[in-house]
Amino acid sequence: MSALGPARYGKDNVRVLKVERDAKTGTQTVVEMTVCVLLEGDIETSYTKADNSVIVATDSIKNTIYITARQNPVTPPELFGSILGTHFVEKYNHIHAAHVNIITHRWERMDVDGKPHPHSFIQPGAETRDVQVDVVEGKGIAINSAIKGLTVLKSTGSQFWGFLRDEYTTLKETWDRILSTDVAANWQWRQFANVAEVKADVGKFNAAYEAARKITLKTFAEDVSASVQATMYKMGEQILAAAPLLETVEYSLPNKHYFEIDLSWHKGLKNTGKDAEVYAPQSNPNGLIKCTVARAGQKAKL
Ligand SMILES: O=c1[nH]c(=O)c2[nH]c(=O)[nH]c2[nH]1
Repeated sequence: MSALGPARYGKDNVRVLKVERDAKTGTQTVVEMTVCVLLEGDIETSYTKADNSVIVATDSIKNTIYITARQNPVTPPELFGSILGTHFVEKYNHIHAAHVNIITHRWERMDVDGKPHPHSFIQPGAETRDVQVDVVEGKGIAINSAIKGLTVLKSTGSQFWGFLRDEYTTLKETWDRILSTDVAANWQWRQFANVAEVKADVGKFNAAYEAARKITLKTFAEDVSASVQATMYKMGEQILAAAPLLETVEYSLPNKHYFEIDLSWHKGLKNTGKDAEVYAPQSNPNGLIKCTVARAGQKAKL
């Protein structure tokens, strides 16, 4: 005998572009998203008894994403995700939770002849702004917001020394190294009761995102880094201080190594230590450093 464990289903990779047109100024704005909606509820019989009557078709879920995007603001994504998730829980009695994931792709306004262009944009890289919104009947709305794929590098201002040395250690201590990472940071909001509560705090989502991005970049650039660990903790502390509604901030940072190349075998060519100019970027393996920063007295769940 077997029994169904946790089960959810829905539509993933729903790609949406919304154009907002300001009739007065003639300026247009675009928002491009990749959306996933997964539903939970009294859907057990669809798995165990081939009972399709409880299934809101994933095709209908896709249609609902388009319609909700047409009828509501899609920014901030935290609000759009709350509206979208709440729709499913309120519309269908047997659906008790909706899990919405939104990846927002960056489109930056193009500058032409030094002026912001009204309707042309550039995609600057792989960086995205992501949200995970979980709407659970009777419990409210849990929101986690994130930056992903923000690739940064500094060519000095990073050290790594004083680490544990034993019979497994070959790494030399360094007081000057290249530091590079793809930033993945996310921050957990305090629980919201409903969409009205999310709306009441609507200005805080973009503000927290801007603050998190700015703090991440400024700290990366300015900190004389003792390690990835020490620098990321400084970032997390500052974000918690800047946004009181956040409970935790989490970072996951690959340490993308750039190795010095000893070229002394070639006519004594100096290319190490103070003389290093040409480095070998490594694709793997890479360090991977993670942490969750919580407010003192509230230890983060791992
Ligand atoms: O910032 C670092 N943290 C580490 O844990 C580590 N380990 C390592 O080999 N290099 C580094 N750098």
